[in-house]
Amino acid sequence: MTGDARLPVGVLTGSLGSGKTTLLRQWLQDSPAAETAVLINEFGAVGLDHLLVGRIDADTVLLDNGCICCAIRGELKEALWRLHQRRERGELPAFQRVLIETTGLAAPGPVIATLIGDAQLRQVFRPAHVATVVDALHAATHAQRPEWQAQVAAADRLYLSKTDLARPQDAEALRAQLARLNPLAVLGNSRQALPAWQEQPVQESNWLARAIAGTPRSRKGQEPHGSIQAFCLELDGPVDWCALTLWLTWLLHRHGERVLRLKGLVAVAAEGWPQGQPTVLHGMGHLMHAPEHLAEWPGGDGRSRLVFIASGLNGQQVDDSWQSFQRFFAQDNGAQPGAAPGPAAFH
Ligand SMILES: Nc1nc2c(ncn2[C@@H]2O[C@H](COP(=O)(O)OP(=O)(O)OP(=O)(O)O)[C@@H](O)[C@H]2O)c(=O)[nH]1
Repeated sequence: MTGDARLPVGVLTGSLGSGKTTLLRQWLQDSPAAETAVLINEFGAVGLDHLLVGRIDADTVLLDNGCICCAIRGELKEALWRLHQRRERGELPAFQRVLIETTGLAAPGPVIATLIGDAQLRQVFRPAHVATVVDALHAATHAQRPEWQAQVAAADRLYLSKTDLARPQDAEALRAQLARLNPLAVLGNSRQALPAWQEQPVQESNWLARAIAGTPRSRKGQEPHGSIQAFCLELDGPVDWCALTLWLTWLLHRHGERVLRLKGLVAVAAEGWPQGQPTVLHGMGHLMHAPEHLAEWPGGDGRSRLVFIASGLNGQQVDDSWQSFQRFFAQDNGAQPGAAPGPAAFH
């Protein structure tokens, strides 16, 4: 017990597609919804995580105008303050904590710095924990990014995800690497992770030191996310599943290393496909995860869309590719794979 009446704010971080929302969903399923206010930050202007987390209510806030570690720190402050005011006025349940899910591109240092450095926020909120999800399958690639190192360095809990997909020896080597990089953090598996707020605080936290550790040095004077951009491809649905998966296979075959993250919510037309149930797609690099089906359309607007976070690939290129693929598919539906023109024809 801290004896501190301020509301604890936890930070859930980890690389793009590492499994943050999956873990958040798991945590929220196991605790009363009204206890936790959730703030979800997405890099792109079209967020999906707030829909996928399975809670669309007043105390789930989406910050989708940019990254909270750089572009929209002011909005983070405002969002936290608004949550506090609405709680005080009884417009929201008297939640007991706030959880911030950062974008995978965010370094947690500036988020902690906002919590400890702002006199107004400091009266009401206190930082509670930083939990970082580490993708065991993509760790070698992610580790090259400065924000990954900052996310690992600032954490008090490191949760490995996708150990079911990674080679056991790679997961073991990653555990050893993480223990070297951040010996104070508790290491666990994301699938077994209890909600961080149910865990004992693991260390006498020096939040200033962690804010510093969680801020990449290379950022000074640089555009933090370089050429990375987010864009959304709206699909006229229902979408032919064969066409979509064939196109995605080709797109990722050709441009996978430029696609840092792909998320989709799609109404699918295919025989035997559950009608009215949207399909959720997750991809990163050359990999697509198995599609998931939702029981109903979250948010109610029913628009099919694919959200990309990419570097060296823009929305126009992807849109052109999809349009030309659709023309090919409409003319040649049912063509044998050998008759198809191949990925390069659509780029
Ligand atoms: N096999 C396997 N898949 C996982 C695991 N954790 C997450 N995933 C899958 O990884 C994909 C991305 O998971 P998310 O939870 O959306 O990842 P995220 O970190 O929230 O993604 P962003 O918010 O875009 O950065 C989904 O298809 C998940 O089902 C895991 O431990 N094992």
